[in-house]
Amino acid sequence: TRIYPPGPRGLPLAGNVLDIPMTQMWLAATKWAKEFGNVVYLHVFGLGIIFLNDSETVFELMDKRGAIYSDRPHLVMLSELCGAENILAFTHYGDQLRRGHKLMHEALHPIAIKTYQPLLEMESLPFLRRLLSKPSAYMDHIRRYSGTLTLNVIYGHQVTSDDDEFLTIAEECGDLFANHLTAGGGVWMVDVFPFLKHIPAWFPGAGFKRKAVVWKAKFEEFAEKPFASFKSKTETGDWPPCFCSTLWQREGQTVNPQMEFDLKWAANTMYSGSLDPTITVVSQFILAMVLHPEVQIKAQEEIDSVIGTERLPNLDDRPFLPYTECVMNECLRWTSPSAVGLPHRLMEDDVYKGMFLPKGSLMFANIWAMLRDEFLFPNPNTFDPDRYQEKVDEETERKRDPRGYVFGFGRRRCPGMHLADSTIWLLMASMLAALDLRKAKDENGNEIEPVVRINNSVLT
Ligand code: HEM
Repeated sequence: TRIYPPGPRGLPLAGNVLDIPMTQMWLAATKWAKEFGNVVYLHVFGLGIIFLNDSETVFELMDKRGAIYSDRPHLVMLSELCGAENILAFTHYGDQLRRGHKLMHEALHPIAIKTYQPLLEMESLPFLRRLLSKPSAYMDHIRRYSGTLTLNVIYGHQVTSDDDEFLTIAEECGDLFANHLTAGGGVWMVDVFPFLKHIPAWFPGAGFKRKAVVWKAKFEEFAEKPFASFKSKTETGDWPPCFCSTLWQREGQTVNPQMEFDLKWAANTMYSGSLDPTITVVSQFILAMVLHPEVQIKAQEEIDSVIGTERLPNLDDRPFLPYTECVMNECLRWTSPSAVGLPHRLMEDDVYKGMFLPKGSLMFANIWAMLRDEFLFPNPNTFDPDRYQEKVDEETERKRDPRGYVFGFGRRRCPGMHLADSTIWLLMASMLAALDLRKAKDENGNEIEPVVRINNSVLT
C-alpha cells in the first residue's frame, strides 16, 4: 500500500479545498509543518499539493531529483486562455524552457551583469532625487526605478518621462496579473473543470472567456511593443548594449523566427519577473529602517566612514561594507519576498523516506518556514542584522544566507538573482548614504506608527 505524507484530513471527494487559504498561505503551511512535519500532503479533487518545509528535503527533491521536479502546473486560464504559457516562469519543462533559460543565463550570469553596473549606478541619483522631492510616493519611485532599469538593461530603451508607453503597459499588466488574474490564487473554475474552456464567450457565466480575450491582447502587447521598438533599431545599427542587442548581434545575419520568438519571450519574462519582487524587497527595507532607527544609524556610520560623504556608494564598495550586507541579508529573510515560491509540478511518481509522492502534484517549498528555522535564526521574528556577524562554521554560514532560499530551487531557480542582488544592494546603500528614513507624521506633527501587513497572493 502507498503511504502518503501526513496532512490535514479533508472532505471525501473535494479533499482539502476548504483548508487552503487564498492569501497568506505560508502561515497555514507553517502551522501544518509544526503539526505534521517536513513533508505535508493535501489534495484538492485528487490533485496533490505538497509542502516541503525544511531545506534538507527541498534540496534533496527539487535540486538533486530536479529531472522530475521541474515542471510547472498547467493552468488553463493563465496559460492557455490568457497566453501566459510563453512567459518562461509558467512554461512546461522542455525545449522551449531550455532555450529560454540559455538566453537568460547568458545575460544574467555574475560576470555578464557587471556590464550593467554603470547603468544601475546612473539610475540611483534620479531615484534619490524623486524620493526627496516626494517621499510619500516612495512606492511609485521604486516601481519607476525598477521599470526604467529593466527596460534599459533588456531592450536598451531609455525612459525619459513618467508616462513612457512601455512603463505604462508594464504597470497595466502587473496590475492585471496581481489583482485580477491571480487574485484568487491563480486558480479559476476552468482550471478545475477544463471542459468549460469550450463554452462560447457569449454564453451566460462565460465572463472569464471575455476577460481572457482582453487580457491576452494586453499581455501580447506587453511582449510585442518594446521588442518591436528594439527591432526597429537593428535596421540602423543604432542600438545601445542590452540583453536583446547582445544576443541579436551574436546571431549575425541569421536571426531565424524561432530565435526571434525565444528572444522576445525571454525578454518579456525577465521584464515581468523582475518588477514585483524588487519592489517588495525595497519596500520591506524601508519598513525595517523606519522601525529600527538604530540599525539605520549603524549602517549609515559604516558607509560614511568607509566612503565619506562626497559621493554615493557604488558596487565596487560592496565588499568593504559588511554591516550594510548584514542589513540586506536580514531584509531578504525577515519578511521573505517570496514565501512559498512558485509551484514545481512533479513529473513522475516518487518515493521519499517511505512516503509516496504522486505524479502531477504541485510542490511548494515553504521558504517562509525555512527562513524562520530557530536553529539558524534564533528569535526569527526579530529583525536583527547582527545575527550574521556571529562567527559560525562554513556550512552554517552557507545555510544562513537567505539567497539560498528566496530565489527558489533546482532547475527553476530564479535566473535574475544576481541582477536582483546587485540592484537591491545598490538601492539600499544609496538610500542609506543620502537619506534618513523615518516614520511619516500626521497633521499635528506626531509620528504615525506603520502597520506591518504582509499580504501577498497565494503564489508569492
Ligand atoms: C528580489 C528579487 C527576486 C526574487 C526574490 C525572485 C524570486 C524568484 C522565485 C522564488 C522564483 C521561482 C523559483 C522556483 O520555481 O523555484 C523566480 C523565478 C524567476 N525569476 Fe525571479 N526573483 C527576483 C528577481 C528577478 C529578476 C530581477 C529577474 C529577471 C531579470 C527574475 C526572473 C525570473 C524568472 C525568469 C523566473 C522563472 C524561472 C523558471 O520558471 O524557470 N527574477 N524568482
